[in-house]
Amino acid sequence: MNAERLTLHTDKYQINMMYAHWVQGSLNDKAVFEIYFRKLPFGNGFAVFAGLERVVRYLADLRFGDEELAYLREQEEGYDEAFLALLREFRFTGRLHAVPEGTIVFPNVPLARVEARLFEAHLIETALLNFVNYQTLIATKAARIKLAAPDDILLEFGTRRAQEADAAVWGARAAYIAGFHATSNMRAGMMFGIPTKGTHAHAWVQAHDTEEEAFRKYAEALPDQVTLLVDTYDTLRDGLPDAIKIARMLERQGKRMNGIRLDSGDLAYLSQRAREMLDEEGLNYVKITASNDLDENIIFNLKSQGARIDIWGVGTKLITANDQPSLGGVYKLVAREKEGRYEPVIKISANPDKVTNPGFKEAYRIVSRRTGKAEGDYITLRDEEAVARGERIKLFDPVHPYIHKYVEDYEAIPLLVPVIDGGAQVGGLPRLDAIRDYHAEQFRLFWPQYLRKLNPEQYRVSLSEKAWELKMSLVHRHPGVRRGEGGAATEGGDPPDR
Ligand SMILES: Nc1ncnc2c1ncn2[C@@H]1O[C@H](COP(=O)(O)OP(=O)(O)OP(=O)(O)O)[C@@H](O)[C@H]1O
Ligand SMILES: O=P(O)(O)OC[C@H]1O[C@H](OP(=O)(O)OP(=O)(O)O)[C@H](O)[C@@H]1O
Ligand SMILES: O=C(O)c1cccnc1
Repeated sequence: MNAERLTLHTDKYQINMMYAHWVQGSLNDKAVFEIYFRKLPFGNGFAVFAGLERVVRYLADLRFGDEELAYLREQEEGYDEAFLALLREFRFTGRLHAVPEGTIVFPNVPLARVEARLFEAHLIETALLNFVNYQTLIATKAARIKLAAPDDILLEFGTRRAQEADAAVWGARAAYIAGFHATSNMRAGMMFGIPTKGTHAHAWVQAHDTEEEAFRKYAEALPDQVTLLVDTYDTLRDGLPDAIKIARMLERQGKRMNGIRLDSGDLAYLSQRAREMLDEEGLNYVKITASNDLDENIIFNLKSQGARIDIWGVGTKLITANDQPSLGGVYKLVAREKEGRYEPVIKISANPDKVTNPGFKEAYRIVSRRTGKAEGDYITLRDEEAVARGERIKLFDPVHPYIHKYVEDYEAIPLLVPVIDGGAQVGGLPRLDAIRDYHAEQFRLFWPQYLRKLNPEQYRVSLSEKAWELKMSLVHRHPGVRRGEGGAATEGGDPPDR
């Protein structure tokens, strides 16, 4: 079985729609889909986009080989042989625009735009959402942890608790983008060039007659990488004194012990006592690592208690996004080819948040030239020129259109950049370290009120007036879709005043 190939990593209904398009002769009609999410995770004020590298690799490798075709042949749908023969030639030939990985992103802003034959665009929905939803979620969780400990070293320790192997390695990568310094996962290190770090487990201590013997043997084996786990028996009575003996032994060899690790008990108290004991011995260079079910809230709390922790090992709660296990990113059709032109399409819903924004669109980050700070994100139809020309624009809240402001003297940064054209990559993707640096740089653009962990201010995301009017006109074209009739609703209702 070729478990590596991800072509059938899709929902069956995508294949069925492909088949129906093939039967009806509409498979080559082009369509435009957008990926976006509606609600920020963890009550955070922003999210961190990740997943693009995997999307690009996936699209480049899409093939139906013998195994996939044999499996499709077995299905109860009874797909025609001519359809299967066509799949053998299948390649992704469309266009992808996306926000660069590491970008700080907000609800309802397109993160990626796929322009492709319906035949291709359907197949890829499931995998694209799978990659982007998970990796963006973990990058966002990691960014929250980073904000709780901006000046400390952060180690990703989650593999053993991750939802299987892919989540472990791609989650480690997402955490690194958001500012973690290293991972314990060696495969993630090998695959992506993430720095790797490791201490030792309780089992190493338990496998020896005494803790001191265990520490000494470890230090003899890896004298330049010694971080000793001191809580197997009694942290302050045994673990610390034993570790101090080893630090002395290493000093006699002209070496310096890296650190100790605390993995249980009151981490504030124990780290303070450990720091005192180490400093009393002149071992102020020995760093203190802590682990044990940490997350941004516990780290923040430990810091407020005066914990003396230099390095945080964070596993389970990061890699599983413990407090919110999924991001609800969606992939929605916004335009379809009809008689050689793109026609905007909408999805109506009784829930105003679920009414889609129709049309082939662009997205910009509007940055004030006066303050250097982002004023909001601005979504336009693709043929609008006002924003590109730097004309005065109106930012208004689509749910409460009377809340608005005019902006001039701004830089409009296009958020969606070309990634794939005609099925081929446009330029190379940035290296991981460049993505991480770009991410860190992004924070400069935002006022702190959007970034705080608790009850952040809501950043403005606006539709242009044209995009808004298009949406209204499509909403009202649907029978029964008026306020008060039939239950379907849309954002606002009245046009924004000019
Ligand atoms: N001073 C502290 N303030 C707040 N939370 C803390 C503090 N010290 C430790 N914690 C956190 O409390 C949680 C539970 O710690 P608890 O004391 O139950 O673990 P433990 O029993 O010491 O560890 P283990 O079960 O691994 O032996 C962990 O998430 C840990 O990170
Ligand atoms: O706590 P996390 O954030 O997930 O970090 C990873 C944990 O993995 C190891 O524990 P281990 O597998 O030995 O389990 P235990 O310490 O919970 O008993 C390590 O000692 C950390 O406690
Ligand atoms: O290196 C460590 O200390 C480590 C790695 C993975 C999980 N827990 C701890």
